[in-house]
Amino acid sequence: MDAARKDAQPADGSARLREAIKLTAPGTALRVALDMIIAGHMGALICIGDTDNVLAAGDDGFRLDISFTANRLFELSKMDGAIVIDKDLTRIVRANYHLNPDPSLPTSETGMRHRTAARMSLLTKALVISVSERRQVVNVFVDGRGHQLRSVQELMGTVNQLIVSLQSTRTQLDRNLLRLTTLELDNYVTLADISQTIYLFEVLSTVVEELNELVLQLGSSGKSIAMQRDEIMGNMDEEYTLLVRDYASDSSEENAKAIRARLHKTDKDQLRVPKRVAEMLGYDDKDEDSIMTSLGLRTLSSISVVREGMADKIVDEYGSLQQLLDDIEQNPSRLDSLGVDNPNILADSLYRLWGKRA
Ligand SMILES: Nc1ncnc2c1ncn2[C@@H]1O[C@H](COP(=O)(O)OP(=O)(O)OP(=O)(O)O)[C@@H](O)[C@H]1O
Repeated sequence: MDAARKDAQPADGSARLREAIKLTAPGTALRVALDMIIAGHMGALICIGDTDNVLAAGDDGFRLDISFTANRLFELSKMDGAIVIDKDLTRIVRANYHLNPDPSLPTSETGMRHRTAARMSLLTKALVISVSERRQVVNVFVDGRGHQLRSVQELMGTVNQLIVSLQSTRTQLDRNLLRLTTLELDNYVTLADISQTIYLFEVLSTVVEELNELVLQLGSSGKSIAMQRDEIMGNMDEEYTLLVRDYASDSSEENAKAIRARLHKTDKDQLRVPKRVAEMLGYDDKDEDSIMTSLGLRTLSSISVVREGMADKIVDEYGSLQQLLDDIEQNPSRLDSLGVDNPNILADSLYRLWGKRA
């Protein structure tokens, strides 16, 4: 039993829980069966996968080895005991099986069915599902952690709130980025402006993460929400990375990725402290009024004639957006040599963004 318990510790429990949520999401055969069990006011205890260890932890029951269907699972739930299914969800191996997991395995669940489910998920790598007959709820257990399934209607209430919040954060961010572009062209960006923008990007990321969680739980019912999310997000992810690269002391993509990971872990209140943001960008000598010079990657990438990869080349050549602006009028042919097809259009676009020329 000890060996089995040791074997049951997976490298990444949360990845397995995500898989379990996918497997039980609306639209799957398993969810159809679970909904039928709930609608029939029945209970169930179902172990999926790691069948050798599951069977080793119990006895009795009926040997079946029949193909898995939602209807069969529903019918077998009318019996007492647990149902054992293989990991690919193709064969039902046992029904009416009595499980005896080590009672010393810790669980905060109440009721024998749910305590057994939590313990079996600690003891084995199986995904264990308990349907409570009394409470009419379904819990999915992985590594002793339970996740209660919510109905599509319940999930949609939260989804709608998150969509509104995503939309309004995106609107605020758009306004902020437009202002930042003008300030960049004026060479008047302060550290406070950057930390405010980063804060909004992080709020946006958090809302998207929460929404992604619900899209996963919605299964096939979440497809239109995912499309709506992508529509609202547009290219915000790339914009964020470009902003970080524009202002970090080391502008490499690799460093930007590391900085973004650190910013994301940081408490939102701390992101409102410009000095903290400066530290994460790689500076220890800045205060909120310090002028920050942009490389211009984000602004250049927003111009249609700047093809992919071209913004990096321009920045390598000129050093910063300001130096490009200083040079572009006198010497547009310098851009020619970098492979920019229409240097004049690029110059016009920059001036238009700046509001200096119609
Ligand atoms: N160790 C076990 N192995 C297999 N089946 C079990 C085990 N423990 C409980 N069950 C199943 O769960 C059923 C209900 O168990 P129990 O009376 O302890 O209710 P409970 O845990 O409070 O569940 P519910 O919330 O559904 O009322 C049992 O009749 C049996 O079918």
